[in-house]
Amino acid sequence: MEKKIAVLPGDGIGKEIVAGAIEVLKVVAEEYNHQFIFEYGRLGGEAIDVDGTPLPQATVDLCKDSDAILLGAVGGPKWDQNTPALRPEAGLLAIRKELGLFANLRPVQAISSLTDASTLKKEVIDGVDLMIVRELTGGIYFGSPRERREENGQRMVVDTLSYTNEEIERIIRKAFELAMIRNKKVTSVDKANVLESSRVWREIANEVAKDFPEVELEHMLVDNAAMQLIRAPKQFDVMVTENMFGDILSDEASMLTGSLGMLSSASLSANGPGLYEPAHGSAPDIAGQNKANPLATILSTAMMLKYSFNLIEEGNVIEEAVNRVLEKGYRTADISEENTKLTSTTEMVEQVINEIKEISKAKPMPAKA
Ligand SMILES: NC(=O)c1ccc[n+]([C@@H]2O[C@H](COP(=O)([O-])OP(=O)(O)OC[C@H]3O[C@@H](n4cnc5c(N)ncnc54)[C@H](O)[C@@H]3O)[C@@H](O)[C@H]2O)c1
Ligand SMILES: CC(C)[C@H](C(=O)O)[C@@H](O)C(=O)O
Ligand SMILES: [Mg+2]
Repeated sequence: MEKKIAVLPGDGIGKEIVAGAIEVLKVVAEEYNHQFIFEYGRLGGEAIDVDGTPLPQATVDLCKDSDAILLGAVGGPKWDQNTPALRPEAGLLAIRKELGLFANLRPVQAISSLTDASTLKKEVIDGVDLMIVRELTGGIYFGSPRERREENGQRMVVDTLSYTNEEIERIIRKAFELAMIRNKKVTSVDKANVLESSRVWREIANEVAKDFPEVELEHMLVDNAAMQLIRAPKQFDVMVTENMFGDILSDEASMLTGSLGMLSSASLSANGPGLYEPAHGSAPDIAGQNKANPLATILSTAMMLKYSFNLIEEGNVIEEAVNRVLEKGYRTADISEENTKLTSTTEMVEQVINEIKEISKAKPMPAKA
C-alpha cells in the first residue's frame, strides 16, 4: 500500500517525538511491504519565525493533498507574549478547523506494566479502557464575538460558547458508533444545570440515542465526571463532550495510564485526511534533552494505520511492540520507577523498533509472506 503522510513536527519536544514515530513507521513499511511517503510542513512557533504565520498556506495544501497527517506539538515560552493571531496554538486550531477535524478520539487504556507509574491506586486503574470523544472544531474555542475592551476603567472580556445542532449531532453520533464496536455505553458530559448549550447538547444526545437502542446513554455533569474519572474510571466506556471539557478531562484521564506522555489521539473529519498527534504539548521544560516519552506519538501512528489506512494488523503490531518494551522495564523519566531502566527518547524508539522486527519475524503477515 502506498500512502502520503504530511509530517508537522512543530515545536519543543514535537521534533524529537515525531522523528521517533517516523522511524517506527519506516520499519513497519519495510517489514510489511508498504510505501509511506513523508512530506514535511511547518506549523506553530517555527512557522511564525520562518513564514510570519502559525499556519502557512503551503502547510494547508500539503495536508489536504495527503492521506494522513502526523503532528508533534506546538507552542513555547518564546511566543507566549505574541498577539492572539500570532500564537502557535492559533495555527493548531486553524488546521483543525480548516480540515473539518471535528472528532477527537483520545483512548485511555491502562497498561498493566505501568499501573505503578500512576499516582492512583492499582486496583482503581487496572483494566481501565475508555474513549474520550472530544468535539474539536466548535464551542468556546471558536465562538464569536471574542474581544477585550475598556469599559468604565475596567478591562472587559468576552469569549463565546456557540454550537449548531448539526455540530452537536455529528459528534454524538460518532460516539454512539464507537460505542457499538466497544462496550455499548455512552456517557455524555455537560453542564446542563448552568449552560444553555449543554441543555441543547443533552436534548440532541437523547434524540441520537433513539437510533442506537442497543447503547446505554447516561448524562453526567462535568464536575461530577472529573471526580468519577478518579474515583471509579472503569464505569466509563465512551465519554462524549464539548471542546473545552474534553481538553481538560483528557489530560486528567491521561494519569490513569501513568503519564500524559502515553496518551495518543486521532482527529477525524467527515471524509478528508485524519490528523494524529499525542494529547500532550511541546513540554518546553524537557525539550532538546532526549528525555521526552515518544510512546503517545508512536501509539498515535498505530491509530493512523488503523483509522486512516485500515491497516489493523500493522496497528496492532505497534501496540504490541510498545507493550513488550514496557514489560521489559524500559521507561522514560515521566514513567520511571524503582527497578526500571531509565531510557532516553531515542533508546525507547530503538526498543520499539527491535520489538516490531521480532514480531514480524515470528509471525509474518500475508502482506509480507
Ligand atoms: N497539541 C499541542 O500542540 C499542544 C497540547 C498541549 C499544550 N500545548 C502547548 O505546549 C506548551 C506547554 O504546555 P504545558 O506545559 O501546559 O503542557 P505539556 O503537555 O507540554 O506539558 C505538561 C507536563 O507534562 C510533561 N510532558 C508532556 N509531554 C511529555 C512527554 N511526551 N514525555 C514526558 N513528559 C511530558 C511536561 O514535561 C510537563 O511537565 C504550551 O505552549 C501549550 O500551549 C500544545
Ligand atoms: C494547545 C491547545 C490549543 C490544545 C487544545 O486545547 O486543544 C491542546 O491542549 C490539546 O489538547 O490538543
Ligand atoms: Mg490539551
